[in-house]
Amino acid sequence: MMDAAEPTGIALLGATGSIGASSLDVIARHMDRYRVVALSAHRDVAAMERLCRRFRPALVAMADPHAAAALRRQISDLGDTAVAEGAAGQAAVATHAEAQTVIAGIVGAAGLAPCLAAVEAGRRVLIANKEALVVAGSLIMNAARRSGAVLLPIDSEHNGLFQCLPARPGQPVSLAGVERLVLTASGGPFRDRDPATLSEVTVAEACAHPNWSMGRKISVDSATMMNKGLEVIEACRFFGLPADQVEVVVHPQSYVHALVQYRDGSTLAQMGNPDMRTPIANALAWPERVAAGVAPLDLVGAGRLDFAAPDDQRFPCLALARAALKAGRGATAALNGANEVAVAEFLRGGLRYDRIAGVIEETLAARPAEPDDTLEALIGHEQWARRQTTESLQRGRHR
Ligand SMILES: NC(=O)C1=CN([C@@H]2O[C@H](COP(=O)(O)OP(=O)(O)OC[C@H]3O[C@@H](n4cnc5c(N)ncnc54)[C@H](OP(=O)(O)O)[C@@H]3O)[C@@H](O)[C@H]2O)C=CC1
Ligand SMILES: CC(=O)[C@@H](O)[C@H](O)COP(=O)(O)O
Ligand SMILES: [Mn+2]
Repeated sequence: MMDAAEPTGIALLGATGSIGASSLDVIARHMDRYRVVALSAHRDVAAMERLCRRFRPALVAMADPHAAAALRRQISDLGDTAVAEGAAGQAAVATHAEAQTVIAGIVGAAGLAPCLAAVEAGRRVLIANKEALVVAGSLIMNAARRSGAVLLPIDSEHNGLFQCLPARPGQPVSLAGVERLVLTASGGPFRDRDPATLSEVTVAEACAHPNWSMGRKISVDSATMMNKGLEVIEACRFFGLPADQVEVVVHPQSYVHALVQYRDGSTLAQMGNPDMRTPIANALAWPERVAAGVAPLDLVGAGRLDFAAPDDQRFPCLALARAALKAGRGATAALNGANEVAVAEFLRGGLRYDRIAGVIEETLAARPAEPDDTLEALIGHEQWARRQTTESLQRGRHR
């Protein structure tokens, strides 16, 4: 039996990324409460070496076996850190015996298997990895019901919703009296850009989010507003509401992250400076509160809060995501696969920014029959979409 005063063991998936850095910043402020026991990444050996030296985890895992071998050499002087590799290594981090809390911070569907492993192992799981919910959200939620895992959203909007909904330890979030969930969208770097120039968008421009500092893939998703499409799906899966009860409103300042509208006319909003340490600290400590290193919102300094309806012409990815949500779970899995491939190709320099939506639409239009609602079938469908999109890009019609 664990001593009540003992720090909570943390396993952090995606430790070398943006969510990883924000999580470790919060954890480092509270080493009396939290202890890093396991970390994972893909192949950034130098970053992982720094984390090993600073946090001395018992286990680290690199998905890439060459990176794992290099890391073993680099930290051979640290006798107390084991290095695992491949998919088994990610699962070992996700289910580490000394970790009561797991942070799912891997980018993309690559994070699904370790996230699900943590849920099946009954851990408290803080989910940033929205793609895992988009591809297999119903299976993750069902697994949590079976294992007793407590799932807490740390995507800022979903954490904002969570904070505006009544929730008590040991009980599911209550949706009693809820009419609508509202997610805010910043509009990204191209909210006001002349549409005629979107064909010239550079990778640097697309990754320069006006309010948030994030990894490259989610930054591009914010620019196309696919991020909000993925988040609508994420909200439906996580909170169990139909699509027509999840709305998006453009709010360029990113001070209001989400709102819950109740039957009695009340609208509750969660606000704060755009800094991921707040939702991470909220979920780490829930139902308590800990300092996150984030200043409270200066309302007078903020001055004004603007809201507008999303522009469907400028942001076709939002409608694509809504259509996929309507079409079924296979369609949302395929949407994710197509988007990951298209965004990677844009980041590689092989696809124009303004062609991303068309590439995804073409893949969705070619989709075979809706798959069964099993993990294998959904992953198979997502992988079909990746192959289909890759082939379509190779045919070169989108250049
Ligand atoms: N950044 C943010 O503020 C927010 C992020 N999110 C979500 O959180 C997730 C992470 O985003 P972000 O931190 O920005 O992304 P980053 O690109 O900054 O970091 C990604 C992390 O995932 C690891 N990774 C990538 N591929 C694999 C793989 N195949 N196996 C194991 N690990 C892998 C990377 O390792 P390596 O460094 O070795 O490549 C890195 O640690 C995404 O799903 C995103 O949508 C949600 C809300 C806000
Ligand atoms: C910080 C976070 O949660 C991101 O998902 C953020 O919402 C991106 O901003 P957009 O509103 O521009 O998508
Ligand atoms: Mn978000």
